Amino acid sequence: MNWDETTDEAAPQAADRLVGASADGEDQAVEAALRPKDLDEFIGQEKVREQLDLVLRAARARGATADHVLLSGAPGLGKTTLSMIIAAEMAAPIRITSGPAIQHAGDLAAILSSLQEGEVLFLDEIHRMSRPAEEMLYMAMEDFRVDVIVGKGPGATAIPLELPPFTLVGATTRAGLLPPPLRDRFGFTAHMEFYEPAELERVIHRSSGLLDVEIDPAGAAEIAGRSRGTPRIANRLLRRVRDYAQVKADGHINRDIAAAALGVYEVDGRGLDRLDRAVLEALLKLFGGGPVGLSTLAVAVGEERETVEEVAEPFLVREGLLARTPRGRVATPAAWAHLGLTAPQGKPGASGQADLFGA
Ligand SMILES: Nc1ncnc2c1ncn2[C@@H]1O[C@H](COP(=O)(O)OP(=O)(O)OP(=O)(O)O)[C@@H](O)[C@H]1O
Ligand SMILES: [Mg+2]
Repeated sequence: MNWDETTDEAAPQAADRLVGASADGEDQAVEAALRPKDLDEFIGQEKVREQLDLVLRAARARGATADHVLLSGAPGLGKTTLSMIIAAEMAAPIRITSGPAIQHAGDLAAILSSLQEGEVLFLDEIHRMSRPAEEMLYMAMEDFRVDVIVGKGPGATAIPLELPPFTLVGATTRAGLLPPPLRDRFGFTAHMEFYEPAELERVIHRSSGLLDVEIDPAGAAEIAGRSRGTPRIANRLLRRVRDYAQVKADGHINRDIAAAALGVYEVDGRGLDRLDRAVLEALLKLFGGGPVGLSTLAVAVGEERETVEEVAEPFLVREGLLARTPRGRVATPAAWAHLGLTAPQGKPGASGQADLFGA
């Protein structure tokens, strides 16, 4: 590979990568159609489903509004989907907003005061709410009450306003960023995990049915294995493979078609894309597997430091292909194997240096 080639291209953003986990415009358009509508249709996340099922059933049996629910997990794992399922299971209306949309406490007061009894308020990216709004939310969650401030300066007065009982469903990709007082006010917290390949296969079969695409089990397995544990990516790869199958074959998806299509899009057998592989290749071929500093690695692949650190590395680390050590980035033995290269003597891929991995 010629490294100069990569420097001419704009740094890929997380959103426009085929294997990026956040939703692009096309995803948003089709996701509504692909969303499971109730808990039975929701695939995987067995523990979360079982626990949530109990919470919702008990509330229904008591004729009460369900406790506030916090959903935490990486992008594309089904947080928005689950919030809609919660409303559907409670036969309640749902209001959808997000932390960044609520800049002033007044914005939140307006939403809260217009909620109906039992309504689900879905607050996406709850960790990005402003401080004053957050403090108003504490009281609303606990006492179903807000203080609306009327007037300015010394003459300002707080008018207490009673709220109907409602269920707050908060979603965050970073549960650790939530202040403890906020976290503690949720009656139930669900941590969503990455999905197993077998679960993603089920997601792909389900979506194929809805999109009217013919796919055999081996084709679904091929796509699932490249979907990085994320249903949103599985659905996106499925749509690209469908395109290929329509243009290059008879529309039916099998293993060969799926592999060939994803080869065209440079998504490899493990779900790494061009950027991921460029980082690994530089680490292995130019720096002998490291340790090498992040800045040096970024220059070598012609990308911004942040792109390498935030876009490529998290998945490489999760996959056990790259390790961040105090001395720099280091390739693991699995990285050498994945690129079909042999580690030079004395490198982790060969023997020794196991200390770098804490062994
Ligand atoms: N358990 C599941 N079963 C079937 N499909 C799923 C499941 N979870 C997610 N999906 C699909 O994945 C897509 C993305 O899910 P969703 O929008 O709920 O993710 P999210 O966690 O809210 O992501 P973000 O953090 O970007 O907001 C949806 O279109 C949905 O169809
Ligand atoms: Mg969402």
